[in-house]
Amino acid sequence: VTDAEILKDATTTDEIVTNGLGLQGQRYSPLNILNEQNVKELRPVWTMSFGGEKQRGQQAQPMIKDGVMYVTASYSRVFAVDARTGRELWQYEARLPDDIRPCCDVINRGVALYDDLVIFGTLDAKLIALNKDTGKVVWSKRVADHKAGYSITAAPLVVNGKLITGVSGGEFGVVGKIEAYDPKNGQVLWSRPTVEGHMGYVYKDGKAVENGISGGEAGKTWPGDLWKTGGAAPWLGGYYDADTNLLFFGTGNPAPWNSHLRPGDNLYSSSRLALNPDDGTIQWHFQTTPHDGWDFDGVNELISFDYQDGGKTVKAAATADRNGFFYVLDRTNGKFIRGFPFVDKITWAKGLDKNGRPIYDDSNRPGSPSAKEKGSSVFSAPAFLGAKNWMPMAYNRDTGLFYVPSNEWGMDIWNEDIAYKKGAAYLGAGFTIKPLNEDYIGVLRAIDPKSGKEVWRQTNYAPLWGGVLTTKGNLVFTGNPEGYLQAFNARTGEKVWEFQTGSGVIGSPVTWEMDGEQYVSVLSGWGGAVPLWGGEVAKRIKHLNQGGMLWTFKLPKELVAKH
Ligand SMILES: O=C(O)c1cc(C(=O)O)c2c(n1)C(=O)C(=O)c1cc(C(=O)O)[nH]c1-2
Repeated sequence: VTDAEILKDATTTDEIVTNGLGLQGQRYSPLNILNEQNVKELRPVWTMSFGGEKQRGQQAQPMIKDGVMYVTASYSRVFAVDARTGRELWQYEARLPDDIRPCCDVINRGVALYDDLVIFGTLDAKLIALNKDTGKVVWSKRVADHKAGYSITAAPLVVNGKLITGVSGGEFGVVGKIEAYDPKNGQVLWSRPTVEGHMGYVYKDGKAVENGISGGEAGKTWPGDLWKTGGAAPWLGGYYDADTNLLFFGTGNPAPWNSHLRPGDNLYSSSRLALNPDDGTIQWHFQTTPHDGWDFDGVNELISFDYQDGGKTVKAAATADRNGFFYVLDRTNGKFIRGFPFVDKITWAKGLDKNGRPIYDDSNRPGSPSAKEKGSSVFSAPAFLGAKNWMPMAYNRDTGLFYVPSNEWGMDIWNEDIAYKKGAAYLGAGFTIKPLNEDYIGVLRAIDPKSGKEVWRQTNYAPLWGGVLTTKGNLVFTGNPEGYLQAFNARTGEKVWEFQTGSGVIGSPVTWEMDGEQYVSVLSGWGGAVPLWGGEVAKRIKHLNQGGMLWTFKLPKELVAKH
C-alpha cells in the first residue's frame, strides 16, 4: 500500500486501506450496486471463525488489499483472509504478559496497511509490523509501559509516510501522548504528550529536540503537580484531512475522575486536537468538557465535511461527544460554529455558550466525598459510557446527514478519596449506570449538521456499540448487541434488511467491490465496556453471547445482472 492509495481511499471501491473508508473517516462508500431496492436479497457468501477460547469483543474494521482481508481480533490477534472464499491465509497472536491493564475489554479496532506491512497496536502497548504475505514479525516497538497502565486499542494510521498512534490508559493516570513512527522500521519521529505541562519532542539525528508546546507554562490549567498524572489518553486514534493538512485526535478524561481535586480546565483533556502531522505541534484545540468530572472524555471522532452556506463553502468538522452535545467546528481553526444536544436527556449542563463551552449545572457535578458513604452521589445523564462512545458515526455526502449510534442512559456517580499509585486504577469515583427507558437504550439517529434536526431515529433495546457505514445506494448499515447486522434507508430510516450473525455486532462494517459485485463485511462478537461497566444495563442484557466471527455478504449474481 502506498501513500497515494491511502490518500485516495475515499473514492476507490475495490480496496479499503484506511480506517473510516478514507482518511477523513466519513465511512461513506460511492458504491450503489447494492441499494435500498435490492438490499433485501443480500446474503452471506462466507464466514470464518477466529477460533479458540478468546471469543469476545470484536471491534475492528476489516481492510482489503489485492483480494486479501486483514482484521484484528480480541487479545491482540491479526488474521489475513482470502476475501473471495474466507479461507484463512495466516494468523498472528501477540504474546501478552499476564499483567496487561486494558480498562474496557481485550479489544482492538484494526490494522494500518503500508508498503508490504500490516501494523497494529497491542494490549501491552507495543506496535507490531507483520509481513503482509507471511504474517511474520518485521519489527516490534514498545510505545509505553503497560505496567503503568498503558495499552493500545486503536488502529494506527499512516499519513504522508508517517505511522501515527495514540495510547490508552486514562483510568490509570498515565500521560496521554500521540506519536509518529517510521513505518519501515519503527523509529520514533515525534512525540506529543496531550497533558499541558509535558513537552513534545521531535527526533533529529537520533536526538530528541523540544518542539514547543501550545499553552506554554507547566500545569497552568492544573493545580499543583496533578498534571504529571493527568490522563487525557488519545485512546481512539485519529483521522487526517489533506485539505488543511491537519491530523485530528481526541483526548480522554483528565485523571482522576474526581474533579474537585483538580480545579481548572485541565488541558488538553476531553478535547479535540488538530496537529501538524510533520512534527506533532498542536495547531488548535477545542475542549468539549473543560474540568470533566464525569469521565465524558473527548476522544470521539472529528469528521471533516464541507457544506454550502449562502453560496460559500464551509470547511467544517463534526463530532458527537459522550457528553451529549453534537458540535460543528470550523476545521481550519477549531472555532465553534454550532452545537446542540443529540440525546433526549442532558442533566449536567444547561446548554452551550456562544463559544461552545458548556453552561454547567453545578448542583449536578459530583462534589467532594462526604464522610457518609455515597454522601455526595448525584444523578447524571448521559452516563459516563456516553451519549455516544467509541463506535464511529458516518457522513453521507448525498443526504448531507450524519448517522449517529447513540445511547440514552444516566448514572448515579459519587466521588471517593484517591491517591496515585503506578499501575493502579486512578478513578476516585463510584458509579451505577441506569437505563432511562423501559424498552430501549440504543438510538440510531440521522442528524442534520446544519439545522441540528433529528431527521429520523430507530431505537434498539440494548445499547448500540457498533460502527456505522453509509453508501451512495441510499443505505446505512450498523450492528446491534442482539447479533443483527441491519440496513436502513438513509433518507427515511426504514429498516430494509437484517441478518442474525450469532453474536453481538460491535465492529465497523465496510463495503467493497470485486468483479463487478458489491460486498459487505463485518465482525461479530459481543464485548467491550458495556458488559464490564454497564451496571443495571449490563444486568438487563447479560443473556447476550460472546463470539468471534467475520461475515461477508453480497447479492446473488443473477440479481446484480438484472439490476
Ligand atoms: O481513558 C482511556 O484510556 C480509555 C480507553 C478505552 C479503550 O482503550 O478502549 C476506553 C475508555 N477509556 C473509556 O472511557 C470507555 O468508555 C471505553 C469503552 C471502550 C470499549 O471498547 O467498549 N473502551 C473504552
